[in-house]
Amino acid sequence: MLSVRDLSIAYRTGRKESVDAVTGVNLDLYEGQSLALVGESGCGKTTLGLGLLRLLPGLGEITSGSLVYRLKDGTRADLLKLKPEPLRRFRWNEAAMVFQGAMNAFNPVARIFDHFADTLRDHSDGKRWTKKAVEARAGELLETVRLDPDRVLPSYPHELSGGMKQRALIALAIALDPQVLVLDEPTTALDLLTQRQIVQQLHELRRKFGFTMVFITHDLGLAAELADRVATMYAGRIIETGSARDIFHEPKHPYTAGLINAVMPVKGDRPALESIPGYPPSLKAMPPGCPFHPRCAFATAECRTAPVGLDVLTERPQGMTHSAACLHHDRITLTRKESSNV
Ligand SMILES: Nc1ncnc2c1ncn2[C@@H]1O[C@H](COP(=O)(O)OP(=O)(O)OP(=O)(O)O)[C@@H](O)[C@H]1O
Repeated sequence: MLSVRDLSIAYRTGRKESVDAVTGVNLDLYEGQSLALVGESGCGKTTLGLGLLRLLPGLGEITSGSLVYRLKDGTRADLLKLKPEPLRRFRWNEAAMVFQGAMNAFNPVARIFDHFADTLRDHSDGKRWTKKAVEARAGELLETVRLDPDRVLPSYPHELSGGMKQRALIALAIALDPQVLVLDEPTTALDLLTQRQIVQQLHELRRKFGFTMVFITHDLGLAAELADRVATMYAGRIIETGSARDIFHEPKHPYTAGLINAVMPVKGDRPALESIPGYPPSLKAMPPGCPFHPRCAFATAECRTAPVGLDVLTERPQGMTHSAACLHHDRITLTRKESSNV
C-alpha cells in the first residue's frame, strides 16, 4: 500500500536553523496490515505520522525521500510530487488521519453533522452530498462505532464524552473509505473501560473495511493488541522493526527491551520495573555513533563512534522482517520472560 524510502523531516527553529525530527525512515506497508510506531515522547512518532500524509505544520518540512502509495485505481503516486489539488483529493479518500487529542480535533462551534458534511463535500470527487445523503453515510458510520446518530449528529463536540468524541472522530476519518488510516494516540486520555471499547471497535472496523493502519502509541499494551508489526523509534530513527511477536518476545535493540521491561505485566508476579536511565538526546546535539549509546548498558567504544544502521536479523515476508540497529543485538534479552503479557 505504501512504500517509504529514506524519509527525513526537519522543523525550522530559527532563520537559518532547523532540527531533524525524522531521519532516513524506510518502511513498506502491505494491504490490511497494522503497524504500531512506539517510543518515548519526542522521538518523532507524530512527525512521521503527519509526514505520511503530508500534513506537517508550517515549520515542518520533508527534506528528502519518497512516499509512494498504491491508489484505489491501482496506480501509484509519490505523495511528495502531488500538486495541491490531487493532494487534497488524496487525503481522506485514499489515506486519513485520526489526530491526537480527540478533545481538540473537532471545531468546537460546529455540530458533528457539519463535520461530516464538510469532510464529505470537500474531499469527494464530484459527488453531490445532500443533507439526506450526509445523514445516511454519517449515520451508518456512527452506528458502526456504536454511537446513536440521532443523538450525536445534532450535538456540539462539548456535548459528547471523551470516548464518544474519539469514536466520532474515527467514524469521520473513514467517511470516504480510505485505504490507509493513521491514528495518533487513539486511546490516550481515556479511562480504561473506554480504551477497551475503542480497541474493540478498531478491530471490528479493520475486519469490516480492511484498511491498512498505522498507529502511534507509547502504550505497548495497545501495540501488542492491535499491531501485526511494530517499529520502535528513537531520536527520529526507526531503530528496530519486526512482527509484533518478534518484538515483544525477542526484542534485539536494548531500547525496545528497556521499554518492555518498564511495563507492568498483566499476569503473574509484579516484578520490580526497570526504567531506562537518562533521557533521549536533544535533536540539536545528537551524540556521534548510535544515538542510544549514552543510555545503554551494552555500549562499547565502537557504539560511540560508528553510525549504526538497521541490520536484518530474521528475514520474513510482507515487511515482517526483524531488523535492529544495534551492534550487540545478539546479547540483548528481556530481563522478564513474561513479556508476552505487555
Ligand atoms: N512544530 C515544531 N517545531 C519544532 N520542533 C518540533 C515541532 N513539533 C515537534 N518538534 C520536535 O520534533 C521532535 C519529535 O516530536 P514528535 O511530536 O514527532 O514526537 P512524538 O514521539 O510523537 O512525541 P509525543 O508522543 O509526545 O507526541 C521533538 O523533539 C519535538 O520537540
